[in-house]
Amino acid sequence: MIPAIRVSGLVKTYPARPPVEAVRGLDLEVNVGECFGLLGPNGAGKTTTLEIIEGLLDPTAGEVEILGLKWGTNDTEIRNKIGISLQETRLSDKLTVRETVTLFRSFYSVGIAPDEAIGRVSLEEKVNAYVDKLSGGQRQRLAVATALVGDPELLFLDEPTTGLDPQSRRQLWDVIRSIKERGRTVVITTHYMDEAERLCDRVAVIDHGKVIALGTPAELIARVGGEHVIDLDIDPTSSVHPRTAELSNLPTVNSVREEGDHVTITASEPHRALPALLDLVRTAGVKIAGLTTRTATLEDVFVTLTGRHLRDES
Ligand SMILES: Nc1ncnc2c1ncn2[C@@H]1O[C@H](COP(=O)(O)OP(=O)(O)OP(=O)(O)O)[C@@H](O)[C@H]1O
Repeated sequence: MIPAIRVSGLVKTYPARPPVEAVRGLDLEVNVGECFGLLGPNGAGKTTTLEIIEGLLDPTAGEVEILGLKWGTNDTEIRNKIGISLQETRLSDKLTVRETVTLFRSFYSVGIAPDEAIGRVSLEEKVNAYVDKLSGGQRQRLAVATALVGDPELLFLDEPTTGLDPQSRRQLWDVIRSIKERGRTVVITTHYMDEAERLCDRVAVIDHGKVIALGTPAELIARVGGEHVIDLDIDPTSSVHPRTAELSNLPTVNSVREEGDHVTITASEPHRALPALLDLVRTAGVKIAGLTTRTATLEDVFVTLTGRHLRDES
């Protein structure tokens, strides 16, 4: 079966002084019908990669195939098969919701009725509202409707929920799930890990213009050692800190990471690791301010792989 997207050896260097190597040899394959997430911190190269795949930007080097087609050879065919919702899709404040979607419908030779696209993002009540009267979440759903109206086989959503309140985010997740249920392929960029875990069948973690991990969220979490995390907060007044080597030797512990007074421990069997940890802390006389356990997340995957947090704004 032809993949929805095949990217190989992708490189993008922006001319600047010094030149910016935004994408440095990126390989990727997205299957038809999956929701695929591109994850990474700010500046990792997600938008650049997406814009090259979407045909909005030329690569410096590398190959891109969309549903077996190539930019430069099959442009019209590709455009009729894809829908794009940019990071900040600019919509005219002077148009209503229906007028906006009708305008976008005119760009495609095939597609669905504007009101149907509006219904799919649950904006029926706002069909006659002007764009400048919509909330942030409603605007984002309208942006998705403009991408859906061409009935795309492949939908690109660049950070669709950034800046939205939790309720608007959940509404958009429902929209994305319903698109996937129709058998369409969705590619989404996000730096919200919970979003990727809930929505995506597979994710590629991107850092410094390269894929550093690829798989289902569960596979990636399992790969970095254990599905459980113990967060240990040491009281700042404690004169004793537990030694990393001792923590690493506790039963079923896979990794230990210290950041000041905070220690993050991954363990495959917390019911065995925890009693031993508490014994160690008591014997050593370490004062603790907090101890919690949780399931590992994609954020932990990123931190383990890079030593940095995804939401660092640097
Ligand atoms: N037109 C441009 N000229 C020069 N450098 C650019 C240009 N566009 C992006 N960059 C740089 O390329 C790198 C990758 O940017 P890109 O927008 O692809 O990252 P991103 O992962 O999408 O980040 P974000 O999550 O902040 O959108 C960054 O260092 C950015 O500053």
